Amino acid sequence: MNTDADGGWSLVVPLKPLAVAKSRLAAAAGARLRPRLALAFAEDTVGAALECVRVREAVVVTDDPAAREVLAALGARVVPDAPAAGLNAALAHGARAVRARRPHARVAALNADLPALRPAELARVLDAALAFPRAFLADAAEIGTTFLSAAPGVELAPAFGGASRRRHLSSGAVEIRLAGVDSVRRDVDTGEDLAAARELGLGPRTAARWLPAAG
Ligand SMILES: Nc1nc2c(ncn2[C@@H]2O[C@H](COP(=O)(O)OP(=O)(O)OP(=O)(O)O)[C@@H](O)[C@H]2O)c(=O)[nH]1
Ligand SMILES: C=C(OP(=O)(O)O)C(=O)O
Repeated sequence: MNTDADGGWSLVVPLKPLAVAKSRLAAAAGARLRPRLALAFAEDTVGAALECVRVREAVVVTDDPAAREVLAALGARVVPDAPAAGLNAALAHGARAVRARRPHARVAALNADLPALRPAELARVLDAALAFPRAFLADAAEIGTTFLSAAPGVELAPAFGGASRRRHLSSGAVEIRLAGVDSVRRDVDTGEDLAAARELGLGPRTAARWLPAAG
């Protein structure tokens, strides 16, 4: 029996060092708040992911010492960004770290900037992904990607960054088209994105840092 795959999904969550993360938020958040918000986004993303009934583990790939401590306390397994060669290398490294322990795991990459993430919506996306060797979810702007999955025995082959929706489509991954999963698609890069996430309902750590500031 394939117990690795039957036990639920292993998520790989990449996170840049906080001092350089979410640079496009600087205008809206200011220099002091920006790294704190980047961590709050990651905490809310990982916290909601670990509450999702379909998720067995979250492996965070980061070299940030503060994020490592906080996210490990939430229950994530944190591995260093050993390749230090950008987002896709970090994701491939995380997927290898999962399968070194669980060779038949279902693996999915999930961005760390989804502060409105709802566990039940993530469960619907994961259930939809079960039907395909590789599947992905476009971001709210329909240009990028927030989620990419690989079935047991299939390489993740991540191609994130910028206009990654088109890249993931041409790589053969199947696009998941589902209504009512806005929280999984709502990545936050800018102040406008943060306002849109606030409309959906921010997670508790982001709300604690942003709502007082936003009034
Ligand atoms: N481990 C790791 N994570 C990364 C790297 N580059 C981006 N990420 C993460 O990948 C996800 C998507 O990246 P972006 O939305 O571009 O986030 P960002 O790079 O912090 O934002 P900008 O500085 O505004 O480009 C976020 O969770 C980032 O923290 C990297 O080189 N290593
Ligand atoms: C990482 C991505 O995009 P962005 O840098 O725009 O968040 C992506 O959508 O693949």
